[in-house]
Amino acid sequence: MSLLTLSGIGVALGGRDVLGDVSLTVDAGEFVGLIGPNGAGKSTLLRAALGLVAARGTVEIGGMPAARLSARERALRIAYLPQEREIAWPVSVDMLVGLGRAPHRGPFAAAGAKDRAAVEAALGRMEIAAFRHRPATQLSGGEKARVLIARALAQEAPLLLADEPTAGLDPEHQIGLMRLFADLAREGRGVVASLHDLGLAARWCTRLVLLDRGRIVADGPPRQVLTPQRLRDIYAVEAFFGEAAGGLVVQPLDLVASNAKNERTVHR
Ligand SMILES: Nc1ncnc2c1ncn2[C@@H]1O[C@H](COP(=O)(O)OP(=O)(O)OP(=O)(O)O)[C@@H](O)[C@H]1O
Repeated sequence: MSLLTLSGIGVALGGRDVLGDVSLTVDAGEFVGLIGPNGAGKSTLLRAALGLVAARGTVEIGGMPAARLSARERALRIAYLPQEREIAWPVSVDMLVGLGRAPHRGPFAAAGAKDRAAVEAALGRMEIAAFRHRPATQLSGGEKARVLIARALAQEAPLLLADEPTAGLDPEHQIGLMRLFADLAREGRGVVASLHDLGLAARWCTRLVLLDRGRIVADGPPRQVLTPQRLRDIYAVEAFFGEAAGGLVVQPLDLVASNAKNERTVHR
């Protein structure tokens, strides 16, 4: 059974179609990188999957039509890391991470042993236990990002949707996070992360979905999706492709030459 099935998703915003007829299935064990240029529709697709934006088409979560699930049932099945890293209240880090447990218990119930264990595991996995008592508003941008990721992990949902989770993280924590997502997938969960770093996407994701102007233009293993010609056509960049320790290396190097760019505009 798939964790998420999107069928014919279309979204119009500001009187303009920003997603058109997108269909996508995510299974347990997959780490899907959602890639594409700025404005391609990545965040909108994640938001449509969560019912946060009005969309045409159908969304099924764990085999159930999303429209039939309550907000709490949805939160038990999908954790979401939004692009915005805004933390409004100066609550402590561990209290904020603990909010990820809210769907698992009644509105006024105290945290139980399972909740506390999930919070400890999330604090440990994101290496933020050392500042658990600090007000979350006082952390650096990267530290805040790790706290919000920990909150999503504490939710222990089978599927995690993460919007640009590596933004603002240093290389150690970017790689640590990609490794963690790959581990979650290996443990049988599903992860969909929108990513701009094609090098990380190539190396760590089991599958890439490339969006351009609201449509999926490629979907498959990283080696199939990321080709020199696609990077020219979709991103207008020339990239280095190589191999390191058995993995694909992709590093954008420069913009395509302006005559090639003009040609690309004509063909798109
Ligand atoms: N509330 C809105 N009203 C009108 N247009 C919107 C609105 N929100 C998003 N859009 C437009 O929808 C398109 C898709 O936006 P979206 O944020 O999904 O792209 P994205 O691929 O996540 O981009 P980025 O990589 O820059 O974060 C963009 O052209 C954006 O300007």
